Amino acid sequence: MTDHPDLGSRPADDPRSRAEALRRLIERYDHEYYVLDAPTVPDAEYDRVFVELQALEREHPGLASPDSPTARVGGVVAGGFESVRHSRPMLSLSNAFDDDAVRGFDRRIRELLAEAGVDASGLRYSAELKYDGLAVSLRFERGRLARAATRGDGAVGEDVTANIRTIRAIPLHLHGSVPEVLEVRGEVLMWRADFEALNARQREAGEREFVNPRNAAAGSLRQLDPALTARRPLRFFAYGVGEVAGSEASRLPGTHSGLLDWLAAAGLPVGPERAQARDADDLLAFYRRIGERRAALPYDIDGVVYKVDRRDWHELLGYVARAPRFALAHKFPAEEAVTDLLDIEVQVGRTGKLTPVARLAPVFVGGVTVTNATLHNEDEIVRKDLMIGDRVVVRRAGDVIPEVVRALPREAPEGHYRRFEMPRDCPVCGSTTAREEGEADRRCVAGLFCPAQRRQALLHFAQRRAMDVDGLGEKLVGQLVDGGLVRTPADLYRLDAATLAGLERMGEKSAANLVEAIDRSRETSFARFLFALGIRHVGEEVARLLAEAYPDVDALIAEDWDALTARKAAVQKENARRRARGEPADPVPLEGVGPEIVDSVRRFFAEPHNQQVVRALLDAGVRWEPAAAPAAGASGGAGPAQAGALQGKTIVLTGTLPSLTREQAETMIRRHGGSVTGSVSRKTDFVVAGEAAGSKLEKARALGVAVIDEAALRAMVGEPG
Ligand SMILES: NC(=O)c1ccc[n+]([C@@H]2O[C@H](COP(=O)([O-])OP(=O)(O)OC[C@H]3O[C@@H](n4cnc5c(N)ncnc54)[C@H](O)[C@@H]3O)[C@@H](O)[C@H]2O)c1
Ligand SMILES: [Zn+2]
Repeated sequence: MTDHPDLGSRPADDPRSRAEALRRLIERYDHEYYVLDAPTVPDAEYDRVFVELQALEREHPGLASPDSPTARVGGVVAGGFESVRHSRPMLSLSNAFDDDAVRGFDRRIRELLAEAGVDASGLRYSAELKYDGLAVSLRFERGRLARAATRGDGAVGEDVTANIRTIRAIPLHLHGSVPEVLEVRGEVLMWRADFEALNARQREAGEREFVNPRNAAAGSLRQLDPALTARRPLRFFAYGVGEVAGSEASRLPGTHSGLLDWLAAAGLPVGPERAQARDADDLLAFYRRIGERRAALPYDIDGVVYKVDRRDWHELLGYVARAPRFALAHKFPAEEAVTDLLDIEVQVGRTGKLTPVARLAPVFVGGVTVTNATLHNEDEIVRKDLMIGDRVVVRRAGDVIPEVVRALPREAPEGHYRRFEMPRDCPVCGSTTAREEGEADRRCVAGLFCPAQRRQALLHFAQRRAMDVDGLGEKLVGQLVDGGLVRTPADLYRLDAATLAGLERMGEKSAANLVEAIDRSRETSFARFLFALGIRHVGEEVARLLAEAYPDVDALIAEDWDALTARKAAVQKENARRRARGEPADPVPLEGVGPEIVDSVRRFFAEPHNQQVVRALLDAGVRWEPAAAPAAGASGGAGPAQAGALQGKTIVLTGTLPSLTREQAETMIRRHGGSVTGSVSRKTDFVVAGEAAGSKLEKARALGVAVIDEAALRAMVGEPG
């Protein structure tokens, strides 16, 4: 499944044509990467093809050729740049992808040194980072920056002197006494944060975004207009030297690590993460230490580099086709890989949110095998222009959950691809889904009915401020749902003590208590009931407003919401006119219940599954006292205003009342037209105080506000306890 469509899966291919196909593919990737600075495949995919070609050439030595990519340094000289012949070639590095290859490298170095008749017992390595940028050679003459070139094909590069001069990290003059000719080799790169900011600017300007910081750095440096380069935040790390000539040449340090210190002293930026190593174990320890910190570095690295520290041994060890023998690049697991997008499935979360999830052909990325990745929401799929059947780039960096970054250009016949459509119905329960204006997510509206939302719905339903089922916590809800005992809140009222006692860690006593608590919860208020249904955007306050405006559930189901909205708008308009004339305003129907909430309520009650559950709850005996004064209903046009014993009174509750909970007292006060506030002021009509009343009581006394007890309150509203 990891084959490129260009190549197909053709095991029957003879090695020669396979090698040809691989070379053509590598040429194409090289062009995209080195010339266009816009690769279409991740590096890991490139490396995979490259390694396959290398293996093929090793197996069939007849196939090897000096112009195979495996024998060359990648890269070119693009038109528009002067070309520069490097006085010493700029090579690539041999790669290692696992511990064994690192041990093999160490072994080979020792063997080669022994063959050369050298005592390798004092062998040291210098370990440093493998910066993911592009290589440049900076030629300083008498300490002055004279010319800068890209690596190009290793022998000939591009003259980017004017561009390099705009990079502030690169000194135009070196400090101290330096050789007459000194070529500094190093990497131009871009910090990740700078890259993000650059891409954001590009996006705003409607210009091409870069795939990653490396390609942004390369694209920025290789601008024909240096003024453009100057605007790009580029950095530089030196990691070696090329030609060194002149009287001071022999005074350069004899070790690579010494050389790096010397370059730093001369004023060049040198990476801070370095170490010395004696053997493969030390090297691997460095690799792991850096691997852990990789995500925390401000710039991208794609591995670490090990180099034999003694510089006189470098020449002794020599070179293979395209890389020195004294160095090794030990690569990190790729953070990006290519795989097939097999399908897009939709998951429903605990809150009803529908999330499209990519099903992927298994792919090893970021050190683990990934088979699916979140696609966040439907807009994201459109934005990335993903189709089922696409070959996609999957990214997994650090511990971040895997994501699909983009699709590769489509090369299969059209019929191979299929557009994804977000389902209109919930894939779990078949109920309606809705996407609110300005929101990216689509949700299943059957909160009460949808199995995906069961736990959440039940916990919400049972909480103290809703139906107040004492003792029905998270664990128990989990058991009831998993055991299939409860599907909707209505099922709670069918539970008996015998069934409950069969549950894990549930004694007979607690089972009986729970049944009693459930039974007690039947007596509630309309507001609590509405809140308990878990309608999106309907919190306690909105539930209370609805409960005041509508006599019962049927009225809510029957409401003509469009008419209500129109009426509301009309009253508001009329009120504005009246206010301007100093006349009293009319009550606005369902004031405080905005259009977003109205939509949500409408959708909830329009969904037949929700209606079913509500009916089942009422049939199970859930009930409440009708409002003291019959609610006019929002449809009546008069709004929620109602006359009551406490009409217009502002009341503060404090302390513990003998029989009413705080919520019950609040409900009672509201039922009779009063309003409850949190703090005592001169506007407070009276304070209802219970046991252990504190500062509010003192304040009431200080302000001369009347203080009464629960019995007095009950007497006022005619509801004796
Ligand atoms: N995605 C694509 O289409 C595509 C195409 C071509 C190449 N590539 C990538 O480029 C790689 C091949 O490029 P390459 O030949 O430059 O090999 P390389 O980038 O793997 O290694 C050599 C380079 O490492 C750099 N480097 C960074 N830190 C260094 C240090 N401390 N010491 C020495 N050198 C250091 C130098 O620029 C050097 O030229 C491939 O492995 C692939 O990842 C990708
Ligand atoms: Zn659903």
